[in-house]
Amino acid sequence: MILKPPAFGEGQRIGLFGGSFNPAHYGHYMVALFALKRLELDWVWWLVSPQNPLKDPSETGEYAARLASTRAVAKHPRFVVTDIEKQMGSRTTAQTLRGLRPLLPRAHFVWIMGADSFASLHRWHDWLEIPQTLPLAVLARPGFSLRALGGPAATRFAEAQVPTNQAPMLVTAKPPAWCFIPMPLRPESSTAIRRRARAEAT
Ligand SMILES: Nc1ncnc2c1ncn2[C@@H]1O[C@H](COP(=O)(O)OP(=O)(O)OP(=O)(O)O)[C@@H](O)[C@H]1O
Ligand SMILES: O=C(O)c1ccc[n+]([C@@H]2O[C@H](COP(=O)([O-])O)[C@@H](O)[C@H]2O)c1
Repeated sequence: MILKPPAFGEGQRIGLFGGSFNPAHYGHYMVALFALKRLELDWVWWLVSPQNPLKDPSETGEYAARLASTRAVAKHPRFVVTDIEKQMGSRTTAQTLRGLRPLLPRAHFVWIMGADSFASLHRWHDWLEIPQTLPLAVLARPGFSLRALGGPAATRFAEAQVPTNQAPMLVTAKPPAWCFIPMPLRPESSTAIRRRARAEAT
């Protein structure tokens, strides 16, 4: 199978924003926008994940619907929504990054995640491989930022923390490197949206 990644120019600065997006919401939009601005990126690629391996498939929903929801939310000239993980048949982020390895030297990539994701990074498959492969940008999320900053990943990679005021150099930093990016906190959550939808349907 021929992999079709989004088009990009050599040396460009690209944020990879992985998510289940079941559904995508305005919190996701603001995370991507803040990452775009604070990290001085050229593009944010929204990677719609086929299945978060830590989530039950019943929480994940149909892929086509999540892709459509992500496309509806990610409306910005610098955002690209991609099904590249589905094309690769990837089950974990480490596997995705292995699949993207031929692209990595051609541009500057950074992984974008909310503080809740960084707080649980130590539970991801082959998790140590991820910060060793590319820099990580950790965006504030209500209730999770302190936990992320004191969590196992932050502790394991304490020496690799880039100060927030140096965020624009994160994407060209040699991994491991990670940076906490404060932003106006967004209360949206896909779980809450799904719960509301279920309640309204009954
Ligand atoms: N409100 C938010 N503030 C900051 N980061 C967020 C927010 N919502 C989601 N994210 C981040 O966006 C990425 C994709 O998240 P995801 O699609 O799981 O949304 P979610 O709202 O956390 O969904 P769920 O409740 O189903 O877990 C993750 O890195 C997550 O940390
Ligand atoms: O690789 C893993 O083990 C792993 C575990 C949890 C989450 N992830 C990835 O983290 C991103 C956010 O997931 P989610 O479900 O919180 O939106 C998405 O790209 C997932 O594939 C990856």
